[in-house]
Amino acid sequence: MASPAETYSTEKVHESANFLKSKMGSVKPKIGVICGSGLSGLGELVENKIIIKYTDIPSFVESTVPGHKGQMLFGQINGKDVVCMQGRFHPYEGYPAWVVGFPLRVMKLLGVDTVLATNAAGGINPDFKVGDFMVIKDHISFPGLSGFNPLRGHNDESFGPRFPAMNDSYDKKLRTLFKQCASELGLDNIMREGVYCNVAGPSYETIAELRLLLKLGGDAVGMSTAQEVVTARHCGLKVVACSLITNECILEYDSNKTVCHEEVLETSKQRAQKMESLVSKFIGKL
Ligand SMILES: O=P(O)(O)O[C@@H]1C[C@H](O)[C@@H](CO)O1
Ligand SMILES: Nc1nc2[nH]cnc2c(=O)[nH]1
Repeated sequence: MASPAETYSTEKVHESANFLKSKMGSVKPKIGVICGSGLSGLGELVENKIIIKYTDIPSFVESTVPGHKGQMLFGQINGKDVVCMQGRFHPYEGYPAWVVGFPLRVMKLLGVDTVLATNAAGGINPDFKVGDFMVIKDHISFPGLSGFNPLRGHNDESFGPRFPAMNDSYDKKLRTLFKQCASELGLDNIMREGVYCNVAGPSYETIAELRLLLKLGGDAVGMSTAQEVVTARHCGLKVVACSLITNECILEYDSNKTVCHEEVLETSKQRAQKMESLVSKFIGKL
């Protein structure tokens, strides 16, 4: 098993990238895909797959969450060379923020210029329904605001500046293209756009916390993506991200409903095919 490096080092990110370059054959990925909880099926879209387990990649850590396979795929989706992370790292697994963002720098070194991140999220916006897709317009990262930022510590200038802007994190043209693809597939009725609240997890939210997120302008809540996006934007990657609303957030004290990871995985399973069609169409148009 690869063990997490103590601190970020430029040598380690180059070592990981060089290892992957030696394995990826003639694939020249410009597109990186990250599969969210229960969305590993997106990896099934990859043709002529080369599969590399995270545990075999230098400086990569283990993916410990059910629904995250823990392997990197190289191949083609809809005719385009891609690298696909079948599973991601989350801060609640005990990993420092820079470890969570590390694969994005590796992708940059592999030649990726656009990242498509997916995730499973709870719907805070009362108009959202379980099974909706939400293209992410912006995020509020509570871990990031409180110091758990993947760029904390030594700044590696070879990737980006000390103080990168984040106001344009979720690329407007790519969001438009993503929504257009959804329209072409007849998915307008389930396609939303909104603000993703990133929390640390692993416990789900209390009612008071969810009411706070709603007041702050959040539409969905989850435990990932923001650290990846900040790392990606720092090194100049374009980002598009989509949440699958896997569960309703409980905002009322008299509700007898609750949330669990099994429900999250079940909704992902039910929507997998639609998400796969959408991702495939979108990648074909990049
Ligand atoms: O990796 P994502 O953000 O898709 O996974 C979400 C957040 C937690 O890991 C898990 C909670 O059910 O699903
Ligand atoms: N924090 C959080 N993460 C999720 N991932 C999927 N659903 C949820 C949720 O309701 N809350």
